[in-house]
Amino acid sequence: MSKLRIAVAGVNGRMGRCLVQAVTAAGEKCELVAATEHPESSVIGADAGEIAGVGRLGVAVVPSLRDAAAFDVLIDFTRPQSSLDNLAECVSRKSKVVLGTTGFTDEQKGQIAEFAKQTAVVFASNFSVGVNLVFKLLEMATRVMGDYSDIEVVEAHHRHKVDAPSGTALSMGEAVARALGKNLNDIAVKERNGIIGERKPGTIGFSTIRAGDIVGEHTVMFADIGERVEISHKASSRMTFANGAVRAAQWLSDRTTGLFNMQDVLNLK
Ligand SMILES: NC(=O)C1=CN([C@@H]2O[C@H](COP(=O)(O)OP(=O)(O)OC[C@H]3O[C@@H](n4cnc5c(N)ncnc54)[C@H](OP(=O)(O)O)[C@@H]3O)[C@@H](O)[C@H]2O)C=CC1
Ligand SMILES: O=C(O)C1=N[C@H](C(=O)O)C[C@H](O)C1
Repeated sequence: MSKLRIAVAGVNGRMGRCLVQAVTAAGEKCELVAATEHPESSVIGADAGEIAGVGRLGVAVVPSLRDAAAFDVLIDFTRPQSSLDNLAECVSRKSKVVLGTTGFTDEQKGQIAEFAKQTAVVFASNFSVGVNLVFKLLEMATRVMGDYSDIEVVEAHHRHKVDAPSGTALSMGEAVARALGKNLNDIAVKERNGIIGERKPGTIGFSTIRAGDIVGEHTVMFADIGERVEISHKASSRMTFANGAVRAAQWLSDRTTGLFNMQDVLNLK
């Protein structure tokens, strides 16, 4: 059987380097055939394997996906505009996409859904197995305690993260809001400062910590008077996201079009 040909965008990023390691570790099933970086990056022309610390792979980093060799699936964990440009290129090449970038606006998410009518896309704010299990646990907790408890989402990430709240925190909020039969945009509280008055019932609060090298931690709290339930996930290595993304790339082999998420890949729906 021929190997799945994978391209990685943003190969010199924190996730980009882990993704090359994960593709290489997938050995017989996958091979890295292309890698991109920001056009002004100092690593353009360098070997993607050497950047990721897995040894020479013979894949030189190119400044645009348009310059990349033929590939079956792009794995993209970069920035919203760069990912949208890459999706357009994948549609024109009939390549599939695993999309892990966060921080998209609602309008940009609509554009991703349009692209997914023309190629198959797995788009997930978090590719770890554990977080996707948490999404299911949140549905149950919301069914039991959602109507009367105060729901708060707390997330912590490293100092370099540029978007807030994290994509995962928002997905957790969406899972809870869906189980409540509500739209997250109508009930989310993302800022609190000064004399803001008592907590409004039925809202979902979001708190953000940015510090040091925290890989990614999320807690959803269901708090009543006298007791509270907290559902937490802590990632201690980015390889958990990278391995999930490579698993998603392989899962896409059976799909031609459509927008999927990691719960589809893990059969958790
Ligand atoms: N879904 C999930 O499971 C996870 C999602 N993420 C998300 O992935 C994204 C990346 O995170 P992280 O790796 O920490 O960030 P980094 O900043 O380390 O990496 C992003 C990389 O993309 C590069 N880049 C930016 N624009 C372009 C472009 N036009 N072409 C090619 N490369 C480009 C950046 O280059 P430069 O620095 O030169 O701009 C950088 O190397 C974030 O949105 C993050 O939230 C992260 C972990 C898990
Ligand atoms: O930027 C990160 O690092 C992460 N981003 C994702 C998010 O925004 O949820 C996933 C993970 O928590 C790490």
